[in-house]
Amino acid sequence: MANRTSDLAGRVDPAQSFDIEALLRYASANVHGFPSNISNFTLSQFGHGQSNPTFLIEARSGTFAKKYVLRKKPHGKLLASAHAVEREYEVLHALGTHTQVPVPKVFCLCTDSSVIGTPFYIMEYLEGRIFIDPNLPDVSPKRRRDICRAVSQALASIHSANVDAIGLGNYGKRKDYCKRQVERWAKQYLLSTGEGKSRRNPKMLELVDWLRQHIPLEDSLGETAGLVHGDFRIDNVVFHPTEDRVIGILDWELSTLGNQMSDVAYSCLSYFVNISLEDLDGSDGFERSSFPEGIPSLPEYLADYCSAAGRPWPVDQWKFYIAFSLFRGASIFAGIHSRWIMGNASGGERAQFAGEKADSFIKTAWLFIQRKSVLPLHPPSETIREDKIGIFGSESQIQVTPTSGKFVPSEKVQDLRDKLIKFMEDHIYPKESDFYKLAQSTMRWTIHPDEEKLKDLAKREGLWNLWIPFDSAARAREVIFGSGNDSLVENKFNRLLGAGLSNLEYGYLCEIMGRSICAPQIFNCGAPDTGNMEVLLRYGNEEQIKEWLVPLLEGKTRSGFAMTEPQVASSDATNIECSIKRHGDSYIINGKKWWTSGAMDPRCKLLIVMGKTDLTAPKHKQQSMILVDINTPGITIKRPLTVFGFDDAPHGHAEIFFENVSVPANNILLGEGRGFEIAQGRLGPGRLHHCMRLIGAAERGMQMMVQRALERRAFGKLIAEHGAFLSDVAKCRIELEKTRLLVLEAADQLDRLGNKKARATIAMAKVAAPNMALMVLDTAMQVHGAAGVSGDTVLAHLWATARTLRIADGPDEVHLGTIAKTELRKSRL
Ligand SMILES: Cc1cc2nc3c(=O)[nH]c(=O)nc-3n(C[C@H](O)[C@H](O)[C@H](O)COP(=O)(O)OP(=O)(O)OC[C@H]3O[C@@H](n4cnc5c(N)ncnc54)[C@H](O)[C@@H]3O)c2cc1C
Repeated sequence: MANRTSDLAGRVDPAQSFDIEALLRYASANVHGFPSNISNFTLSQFGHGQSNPTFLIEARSGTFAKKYVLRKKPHGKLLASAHAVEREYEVLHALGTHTQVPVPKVFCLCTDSSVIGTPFYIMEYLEGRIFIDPNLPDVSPKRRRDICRAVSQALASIHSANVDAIGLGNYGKRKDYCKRQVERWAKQYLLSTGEGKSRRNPKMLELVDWLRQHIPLEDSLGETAGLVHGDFRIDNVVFHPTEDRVIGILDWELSTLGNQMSDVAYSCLSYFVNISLEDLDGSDGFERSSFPEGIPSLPEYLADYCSAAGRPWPVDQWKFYIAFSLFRGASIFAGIHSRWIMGNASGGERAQFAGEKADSFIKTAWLFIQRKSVLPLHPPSETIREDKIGIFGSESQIQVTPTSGKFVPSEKVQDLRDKLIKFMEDHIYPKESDFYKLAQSTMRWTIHPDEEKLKDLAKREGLWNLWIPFDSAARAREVIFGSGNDSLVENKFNRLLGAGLSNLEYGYLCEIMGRSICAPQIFNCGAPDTGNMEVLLRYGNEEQIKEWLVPLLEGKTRSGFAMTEPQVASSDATNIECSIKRHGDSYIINGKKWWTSGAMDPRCKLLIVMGKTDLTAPKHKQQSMILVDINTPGITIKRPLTVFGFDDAPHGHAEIFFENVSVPANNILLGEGRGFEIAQGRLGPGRLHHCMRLIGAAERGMQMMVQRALERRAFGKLIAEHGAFLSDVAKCRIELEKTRLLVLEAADQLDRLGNKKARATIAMAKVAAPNMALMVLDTAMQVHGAAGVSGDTVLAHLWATARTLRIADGPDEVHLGTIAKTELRKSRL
């Protein structure tokens, strides 16, 4: 069973305590968003394997609480090169800013020892799981496989970092790393052993000679050089609380530039020896043959790493690297033993066995060296792995190379999905409470400055306008550049047209955005803008595209869709009364609309208004759509409406009156009487986007409910141990997976068959998704108790939004009618 990161923190060692007031002053001034007016503060210390003391900080201000991690040098006299927290900060900052390597975000570095006695830095607290035992007891075989693969991929991600591009080019010497390390640890061994210290083992000295003679050429050439973690093992990796993917790699104290194969071999040591002090068993130089089911064999683990890192199979040099890792381990253990003999060991009473441990490492190294063959000549062939079958289950399952299959995302989509997940974790979730606070304040109808910054960042990361289907993009391109035009403008426009995805492909990404209320607009993928942009992409003429669509694509303006009217049942759009009358070169609009989402947003510029142009035309030809500048005289925003008390500021849902609003005649879309036709085109993809986001909202609910159940106790046991919870969570998962399948199926049909033929399946998804999300979010709220219905978690807001979607974009009953009609039509054929 994994340890939760919070369970690893306990009482502060009095020898490592420091001035908390000074820390709070420093953090308030230097950590953006650090709670002010702290009402409650707790400090605990992580106990697991920390040579640099590491603390969990919890600061509460009213109901607003934040957690951070502080890591500092130990007190006392230190070796100049040891405990370099400054270097840890440097590497974490570079990786967190410029790469996808999962690391905690760092907030500040303090090199001034007068603040709390030693230099320190503050970083993000990662709520997650740490597996201390590499055998992964109490984990299912399937998940063991996923977890080990995630570990090998995390290591590969470190090794893929381009150190020159991210400012770490001078972080260490690249060449002769192993050569220098052999000398360093040999010297260390001599210093730690001998009279009055740990017993000196002559076999170790022979091992040093052997290593000196077998250093691979690639070490001196720097061919395998790059960023080295230095202590990469499973217990320095934080996993997501419920999903088997890595969210953070910790303990960078020994990181440097050098030969990365040393990291790889070190991460494989648990195949040969037990690296903890508890177990003294040596090995016969062969990797263990009996693994718990699901743990990959060493060649499988290594093959996963090589494939993820793009490395050749290291069959020729493997003997050296494993022997070297065992040698380094032996020298470290001899040092621990020697310090124990001299009375200043850090490993407690267990340190008395460290000398024997060192000897067992030396023995294993020699037995390994004497083996004829240490690796198969080629990596094990790619077996069909059960986790390659699809999108379902843990995130890590879909990080592998996709094979064929209807719902297996392509590599391109998978890359975007990974990027998106990281963006959400780094930038969206941490900002949610700030956005929420502003939306509750008297400044609620203004935009948080960070929203625009995040939009710029999303653009730079290629996570912009991903919703645009490639066929709509092609149509807009054709309208503007069909006759050949300025290529500079064309390039600029092309960059705004998304990533060329299908609706199905977007489904895998939109789901991720749906996990947070505030995420979609950061990626310019929020409703109603996507539906309105889709209208302009598909039906706009050249002038309309240039004037209205381009600023929307750029994210400079926002828009509203004004169809629903208070006085008529608007689920039946033929009831709509708003009049749009031609008057010379203009149209004059009169009517009342409500629930125009987005119209309260200060950036809202465009309204697409649906009304009637000809009351004498056939029932479905009376309606038209027209583009209206929201600042046109005669438009009055009456009030923002609320959904269960949420006004969804700053975007809002407005009631709007139109009184003799005069609009240029060429603002009409597609022509008079074409409103229904456009509505069909608009609502298909837009409806599905809602469904995709609801899958994400439900996933967030699942994740939160499980997390809560695993940390809260009632009647003597964790909520997760109560049978009622187990049954509820399982039922939620079943509903969620069923619905996801349906939504993806609908998106696939939309791509292959078009809007009309996919209509019934889209209707099914539109009924299923909100109802499923409501069930899951309701269960999540129940598990959270009173907190679940409060504003302290996102659950209530997600639930309220999901509830509106049983009505908005067509009530359930209307969609059920569509499905039923299709069924009946089939049987009549
Ligand atoms: C949060 C939110 C955002 C919205 N955003 C927008 C927006 O941006 N632009 C916009 O124009 N509108 C928007 N709407 C309005 C929404 O689209 C309408 O509310 C919806 O179409 C239903 O219309 P209505 O409210 O007039 O309900 P009515 O048409 O009066 O229907 C009421 C109820 O009658 C029943 N009913 C209706 N038809 C049938 C049937 N065929 N069979 C059986 N029972 C039936 C259903 O139970 C239905 O819920 C939004 C609504 C909400 C809540």
